[in-house]
Amino acid sequence: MPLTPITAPFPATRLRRLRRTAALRGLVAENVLSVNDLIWPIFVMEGENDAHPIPSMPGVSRLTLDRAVVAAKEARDLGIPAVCIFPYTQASARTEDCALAWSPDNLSNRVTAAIKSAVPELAIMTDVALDPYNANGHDGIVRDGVIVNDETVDALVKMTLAQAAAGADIIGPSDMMDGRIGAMRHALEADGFQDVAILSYSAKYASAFYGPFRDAVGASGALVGDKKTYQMNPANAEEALRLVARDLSEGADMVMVKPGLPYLDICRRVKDQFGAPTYAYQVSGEYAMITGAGANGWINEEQVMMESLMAFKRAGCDGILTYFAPRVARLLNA
Ligand SMILES: NCc1[nH]cc(CCC(=O)O)c1CC(=O)O
Repeated sequence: MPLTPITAPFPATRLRRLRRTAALRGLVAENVLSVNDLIWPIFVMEGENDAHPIPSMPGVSRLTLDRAVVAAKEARDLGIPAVCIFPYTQASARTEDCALAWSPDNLSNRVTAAIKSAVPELAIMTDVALDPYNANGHDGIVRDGVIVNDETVDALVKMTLAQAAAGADIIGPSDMMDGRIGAMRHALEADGFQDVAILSYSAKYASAFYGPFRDAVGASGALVGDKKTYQMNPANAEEALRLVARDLSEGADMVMVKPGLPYLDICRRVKDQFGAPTYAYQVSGEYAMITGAGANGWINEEQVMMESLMAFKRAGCDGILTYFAPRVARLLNA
């Protein structure tokens, strides 16, 4: 039942009384952002002791395995609970059958294993979708121009098991195929990975806000067409609730809304309706807008960063995937 706030008529009620000082504002703050709320997405690439800055994401670089381990230690030291690994792949590593996706020693799995052994207390999330391995840049297998669902799910299950074997704590299916959560959950149970969690990208929209990410993973040039036959139409909200219900009923432990800030209405409705652990992904385009405007001196970047993350908490999110994670953690710890 919604609360009915009771306020006496002015002047008995002056709502400004509780905004007068920082101490009073702190006392009545309804939400709080903590380092515990952060998942830090990191981009990894082949090589040694190297980092390649991503031009459309100022402050973010692709890291070689050894540098990714250093970043993971940094996350641990800052109190960030989880990192999420995204591999950059060269065109030559991409094929129509996407076989590298479930290779036990592909880059993502090697990085997972290396971080798990160096920083065992850090939670590692991995991405399940075929796009880094697909010659045509799609998240699913393409046959005659169609992204085929069921064959893709079989491939995603193999990918999931390889990631779990490498040491992933949280599997993050970002592919938007139908039936994948149930299939992954079933396979994880059957193979002895009953404690591996699934954070489903349940309500993932076909968004132009992913542009810089596709640069970061080397997919921009590869993608043929768009992802509208599997990612959601930005016009829809009821459908997001059906997707979340479906994924929870198939065994997802946590759910995600993506992108973040333009879809806060979806976050709020998902949290209210289901009460499940709910996450938002503040995606690459959101990051680029804030850092781009900040670099131009058009906004106060740090303040906008903090305000944008608080907005997710206000909308009911339990946590946020954000490229700002280490910066925010440093500020919160200061
Ligand atoms: N499966 C791909 C994937 N996983 C995360 C993102 C986007 C993340 C971001 O923009 O920060 C994407 C891009 C896409 O769907 O094309």
